[in-house]
Amino acid sequence: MTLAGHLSLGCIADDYTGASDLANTLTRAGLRTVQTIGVPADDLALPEVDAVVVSLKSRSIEAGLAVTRSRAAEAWLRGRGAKHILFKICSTFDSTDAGNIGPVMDALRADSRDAIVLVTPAFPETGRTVYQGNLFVGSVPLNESPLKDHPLNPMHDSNLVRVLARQSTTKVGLVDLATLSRGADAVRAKLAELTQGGIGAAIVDAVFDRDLETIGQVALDHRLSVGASGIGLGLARALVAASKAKPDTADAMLATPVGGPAACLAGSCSQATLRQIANAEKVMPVLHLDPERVVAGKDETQRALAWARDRLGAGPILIASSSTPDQVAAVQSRHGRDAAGHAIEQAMADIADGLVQSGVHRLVVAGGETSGAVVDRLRIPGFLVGAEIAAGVPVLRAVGAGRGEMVLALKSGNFGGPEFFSDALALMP
Ligand SMILES: Nc1ncnc2c1ncn2[C@@H]1O[C@H](COP(=O)(O)OP(=O)(O)OP(=O)(O)O)[C@@H](O)[C@H]1O
Ligand SMILES: O=C(O)[C@@H](O)C(=O)CO
Repeated sequence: MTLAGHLSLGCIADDYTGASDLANTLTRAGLRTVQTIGVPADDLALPEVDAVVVSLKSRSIEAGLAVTRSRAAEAWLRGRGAKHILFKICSTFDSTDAGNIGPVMDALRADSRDAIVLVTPAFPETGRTVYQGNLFVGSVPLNESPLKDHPLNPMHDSNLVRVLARQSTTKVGLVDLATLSRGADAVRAKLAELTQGGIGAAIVDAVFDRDLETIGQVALDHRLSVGASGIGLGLARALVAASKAKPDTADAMLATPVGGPAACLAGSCSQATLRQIANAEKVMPVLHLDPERVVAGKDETQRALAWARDRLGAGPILIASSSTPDQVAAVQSRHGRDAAGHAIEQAMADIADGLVQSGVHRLVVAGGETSGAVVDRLRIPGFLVGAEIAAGVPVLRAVGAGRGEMVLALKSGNFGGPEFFSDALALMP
């Protein structure tokens, strides 16, 4: 590993699309950032950077395993001099009462010996705001948003003080917007009051980027924070303002075209992705996998690859497992939620592998778990961050991969505009 200097910021992301979302935010805010897949191997050559985002696939695994993996990432980042660590979670607080936000936060807090942790999933640029501890997705509370139908972690409570308290061993408090609006010292005073009351984690309201800047300043007094890209923005701006990081300079390698066939894979069943797939049908061939056949065996994967190979020479293609909430529920009731999800993710990974063997070096993937399965199968160790396709979604240039030059876009399920797949490919020459 050739990371020179000390890291200004170390990040642990609980999924791969979330990691690239955060890496994008940090890069745009002026931090030289690299995204690694898992804890990097010692011989992985990376450029000199201010921030490393270690991508884990720990959002939906057993909580104990999520804790172990997050602590390994933490140890690696602290070993590289990171004074502050951000545990990057989803801006829609994706989790269940069993975890994994609470258990990982508790373990990292114990390691960091912070009395209290600031927690906010707010990311106003993508419509995620927190008011009185309640998370809004656009104009509706979390529990009325499409997240109520998420295939792995349906969200039924928008009050994050309650949600986090159910997952954590510490008491959870609130720093409200009125306090934030009075500035960093008012937030510090509120945190001191909460700490005296035995509270170890505070959900922090945030509606505008200026709120995140205040949160970023205060968070730097601590060794750990928890949140989505918004708090990343606040931390990055605070670090740049304190001149602990040099402004980013564009990397020529990021702009070099890769060329060759391009493909898109969609495993996300979010409303946003379903609409993006419908729009892609107008401009590229789209194959809808049959989830029942995917769960039954490998034939559906072979069918998809044969279909793709017939078309790749003529332009981009899209292969999707995505279905409506009713159809997802039907498949899950027959096979179980985790078994169905896992089988479909592995099929997507098999298809990605076959596509790359057929010459695809430009790949767009929709869905965090899906992206995790694909990137693992392709054995890509890390990414540099290129152009921004949509809020939270950058073009990624694989580094240290054994398969030659490759560009990818890993899209969080709910992100991107209606023409996302075309928008992405246009920025991935
Ligand atoms: N037709 C389907 N029926 C049941 N499950 C499906 C189907 N298609 C995909 N899945 C599973 O649903 C899950 C979707 O999760 P994924 O993280 O990829 O998307 P997302 O949750 O929308 O994205 P993000 O985590 O970035 O918000 C995966 O486990 C996937 O395998
Ligand atoms: O924060 C978000 O919403 C995304 O980066 C993400 O993690 C979705 O999987």
